[in-house]
Amino acid sequence: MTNKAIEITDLAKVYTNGRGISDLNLVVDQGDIFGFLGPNGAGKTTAMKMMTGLMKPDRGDVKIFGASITEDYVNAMKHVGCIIETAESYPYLTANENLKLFARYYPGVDQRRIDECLQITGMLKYKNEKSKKFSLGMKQRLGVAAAILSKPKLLILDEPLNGLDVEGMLDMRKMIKRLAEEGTTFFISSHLIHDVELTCTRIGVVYGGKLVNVEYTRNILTNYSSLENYFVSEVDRNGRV
Ligand SMILES: Nc1ncnc2c1ncn2[C@@H]1O[C@H](COP(=O)(O)OP(=O)(O)OP(=O)(O)O)[C@@H](O)[C@H]1O
Repeated sequence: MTNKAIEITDLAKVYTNGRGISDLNLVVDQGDIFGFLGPNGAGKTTAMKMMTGLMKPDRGDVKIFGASITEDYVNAMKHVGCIIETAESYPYLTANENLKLFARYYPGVDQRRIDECLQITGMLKYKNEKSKKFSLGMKQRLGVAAAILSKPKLLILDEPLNGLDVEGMLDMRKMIKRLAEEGTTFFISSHLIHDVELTCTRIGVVYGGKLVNVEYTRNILTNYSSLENYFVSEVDRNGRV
């Protein structure tokens, strides 16, 4: 049994305008809360779309718990929950009805598990409200509730803290840490340096379509005192775009 949750090899996707992401090599271990940190346009979403099979790579491959996303998609995605770009829900359905709809994909998920996910994400009190009335933060939480229904071993979340207020961010961070303690591995993209520093155990800096470095948060804080210092140093070392 591999302890690698994600293994990315020579992954590349370059759009016709020359932008995208190239030469991505990365291993995320089980138990990591991995932060994929980079500014707008760095290539994070492009990489995550390929990692979850939403976009075909020009070359390279991604293995999730040992199964190739390009050759064995069903097995690769079997233990993955993800939110890429925005957490979508049906606006005229309640939180509970939305989750019941998702639950149809998973034979083992019953009303008890739905209630549990609503409780974990702080959405139980809004269970019977329609999602069209939800704030962005509530929609994000409902998205996470849907993503964790099947108890996935790996959660891939694209900018989960985007648009959240301070309280929403604190709640989301608490939830991520709680799930990580229970054994979930995370791959989280963000451009919010401070938040990645507080949330993630290991960080990859992506800049101008390339992964410039990967390091444990504790080492970064020991050697650079803040993630911001490390980020600036890595970007300078690799040449600003
Ligand atoms: N469909 C597309 N066609 C052409 N260029 C694209 C396309 N999608 C993204 N790009 C470009 O590729 C680069 C990487 O985009 P991507 O969305 O992966 O970045 P990102 O790091 O997720 O940014 P953000 O934080 O703003 O979401 C950007 O320069 C973007 O303009």
